[in-house]
Amino acid sequence: MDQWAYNSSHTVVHTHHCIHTTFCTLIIQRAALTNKDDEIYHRQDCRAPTRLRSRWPLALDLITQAFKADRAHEILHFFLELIQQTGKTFEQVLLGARGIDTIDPLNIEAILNSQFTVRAHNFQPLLGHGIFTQDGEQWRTSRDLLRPQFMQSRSENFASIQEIAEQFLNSLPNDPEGVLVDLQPQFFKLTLQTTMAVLVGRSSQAHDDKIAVDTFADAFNEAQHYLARRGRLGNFYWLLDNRKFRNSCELVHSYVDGIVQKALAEKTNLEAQSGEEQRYVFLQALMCRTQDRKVLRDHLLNILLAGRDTTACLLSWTIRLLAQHKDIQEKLRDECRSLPSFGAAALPDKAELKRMTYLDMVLREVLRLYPPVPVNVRTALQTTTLPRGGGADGLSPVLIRRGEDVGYCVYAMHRAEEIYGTTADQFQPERWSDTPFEGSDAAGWGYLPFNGGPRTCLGRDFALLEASYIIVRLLQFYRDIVFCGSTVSSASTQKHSLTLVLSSADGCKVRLVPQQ
Ligand code: HEM
Repeated sequence: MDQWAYNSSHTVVHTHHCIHTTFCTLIIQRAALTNKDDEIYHRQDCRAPTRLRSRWPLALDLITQAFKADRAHEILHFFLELIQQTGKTFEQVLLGARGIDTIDPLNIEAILNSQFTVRAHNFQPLLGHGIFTQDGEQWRTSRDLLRPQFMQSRSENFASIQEIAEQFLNSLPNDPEGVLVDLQPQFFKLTLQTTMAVLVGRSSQAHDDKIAVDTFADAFNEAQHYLARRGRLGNFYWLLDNRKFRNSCELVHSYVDGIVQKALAEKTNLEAQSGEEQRYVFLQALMCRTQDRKVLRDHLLNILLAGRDTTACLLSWTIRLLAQHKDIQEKLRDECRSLPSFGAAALPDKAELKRMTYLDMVLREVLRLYPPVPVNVRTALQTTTLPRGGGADGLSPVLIRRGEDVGYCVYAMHRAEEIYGTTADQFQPERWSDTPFEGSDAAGWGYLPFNGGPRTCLGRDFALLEASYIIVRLLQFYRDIVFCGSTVSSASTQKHSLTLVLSSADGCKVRLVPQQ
């Protein structure tokens, strides 16, 4: 997912197109064309996009800058700067490999709907073969196995969310003066539990003990951070492979193996239950097809990544932003008050949550400013073209050769003034009200927190329901949520931590002041 990070990590010396540069770019591009590429290039009237320049051989200066920006927790700001200098679509050659990066919705639509695939080698030491790393028939089978989890048993999913969320809320401090708490790590634990409950079934959650869960969570974060940094090395991802990385992967694997082992042992008991009593549990369905522990582990791990990290990031950014914007927090609390079941003891139901229009607008806006999967990449299965980005005006098609990567940065696209107007950088849930917002009347492919096309997120509704429930309950429990983190001047200077997902480098430090 983080290929874009390496693709775009280039200093742009070049700011304007001089004829000489354009001419050289054309020669380089033309020289590398095969007969088939050549035919497509001419037939589609392709043009070269702006090219990122580097000063050191193999563009090593750019890799260094990307790693430095990552350490400073500002790699996405670095990407934004590059785009400001190059425009929405650009070409780079890193460690000898050509790639294209884009934030143009038209191009992203083309990438997600056509001849592109995921690139998985980098992820395999951690994720093995699961829905995120598979393609073709294998991917389809995984998706088909997972879909019923989110179609058939949605009420059961909601019951699991409710139960676990209530335990979580009861574990939070309840001092009348309000206690400082960093909710971000807590949200990661909470979403680990909810995802497990749904995918594995409550009984199979192997390690309820705190140390095992914490060790797993730390190792999972560490291993993901390695994957992200390996991605920045492109085809040379394997250079970043050390004992720390392998240990993290091993710890993660052994935790999930424990769950699989327990589930396999319990399988006989479940089979003894009548069909009606059984609900669809992903791991159980998978076990009907295979008992291979590695296969079971890989699948489970992929979905854990999908379900735990993304939703935890959404919750964390939402509470941060609500704490920083008192007026929006109060407006949302007012909407909570209008629920038939308002009060610490009253649990909102699914239908009530779905009717909360302001909450919907808040979540949309948080996902716009902080999409949990901010950068992504696809590899061309065949030589093809992107509709836009070539030539001096950026309006000509761009040739993509078989095997080349195209990175896309949803984070940068979600902040484009062309789509979201001059307030693109600000937290304004109202932009999602019926009135079309400045700059665009419908964001369409310009709004992609859950991806689009055939590989669109399967857990979208589940995630939104879970986030809605927890946010509403927090607002019911606490009359004020006070921001206690480091203050930054704008959303663009917010320090972040980018593994495969986007979390806040400052956590979610707030003071929770209970209702009297
Ligand atoms: C706010 C929360 C979430 C966000 C923003 C989100 C976002 C995404 C994105 C961007 C992708 C595309 C990844 C890619 O193809 O490179 C994706 C895929 C996926 N998501 Fe989510 N997700 C969220 C929550 C969940 C949850 C809770 C689950 C399930 C427990 C889930 C399950 C999946 C699965 C299975 C895929 C792979 C789909 C496929 O490749 O066919 N997601 N999600």
